Amino acid sequence: MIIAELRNIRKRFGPVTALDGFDLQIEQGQLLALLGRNGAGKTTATKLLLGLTSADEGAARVFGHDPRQCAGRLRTGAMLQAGQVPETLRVAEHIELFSSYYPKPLPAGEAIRAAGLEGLERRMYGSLSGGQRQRVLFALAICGRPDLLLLDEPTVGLDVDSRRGLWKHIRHFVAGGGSVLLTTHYLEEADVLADHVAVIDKGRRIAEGSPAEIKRSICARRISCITELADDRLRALEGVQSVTRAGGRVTLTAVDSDTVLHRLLTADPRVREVEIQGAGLEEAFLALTEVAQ
Ligand SMILES: Nc1ncnc2c1ncn2[C@@H]1O[C@H](COP(=O)(O)OP(=O)(O)OP(=O)(O)O)[C@@H](O)[C@H]1O
Repeated sequence: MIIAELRNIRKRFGPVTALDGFDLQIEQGQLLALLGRNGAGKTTATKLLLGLTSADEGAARVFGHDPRQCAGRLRTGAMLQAGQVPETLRVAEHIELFSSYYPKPLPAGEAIRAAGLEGLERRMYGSLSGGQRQRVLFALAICGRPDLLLLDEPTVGLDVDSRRGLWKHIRHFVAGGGSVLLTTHYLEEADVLADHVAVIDKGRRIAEGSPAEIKRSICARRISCITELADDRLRALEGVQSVTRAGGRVTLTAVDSDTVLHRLLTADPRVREVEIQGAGLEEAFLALTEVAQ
């Protein structure tokens, strides 16, 4: 069952088109990762689902309502980038205050456990580490017992341990029946957390599927060689995603490296010192978004 969706959204900020015919559906119980580079349109999509901004064209729905109406918002928790709360309130005080906004909040102790904040209840927010602060913001996002969580790049700036810590709490929320939209520019994060991934670039959805499907579709390989062909000719070979040159060698990335290699040999029979390697996941993701430019 679809609980939240964006349909054919167009959103401009002056000359910038942030979303350009963008579609997204979040199913009940799903952890959907919206993966994209900086400026791709992820935050704008999240804000539309929160009713914080409205579309120029298209429709946003959360639990069947316009997100600007209270009915959908009461069932939605959110963690936005650069989320801030007063530094001089204690962790437990923040949670009690936020809980008081909702009709059926979680007991404070449960919110504290679900965010891994045991032992920090009396600490002032301003004295916490970056990872601990993110866990407080997570507790505030879940304390109203939401059915849907919108997490906008929740682990940016966190070290590996803190990131993994937050992942554990996000997974626990989903295991309890919740749905999550998580925006990220870490392919690894989408891979380990999500059961569905949508890739956004320049306000458009350019790929969608399970993490395995996304990885397969962007599983680019690198062909490195010495060739007399100019970069323009190389770029024009069908299937070539990117061309870089260093130290007299050229490196091409391509999903189907066998076919591209045949085309390269046809275009330049004198090509030398050919090496083919698998590209890393991050590189593959960059290649995918590069191609859409
Ligand atoms: N309030 C605004 N005024 C002007 N331009 C905006 C505004 N909000 C977003 N934009 C522009 O819209 C585009 C999409 O921005 P958005 O914040 O949605 O991207 P993002 O994928 O969340 O990026 P990041 O990963 O950097 O947070 C960007 O070019 C951004 O500069």
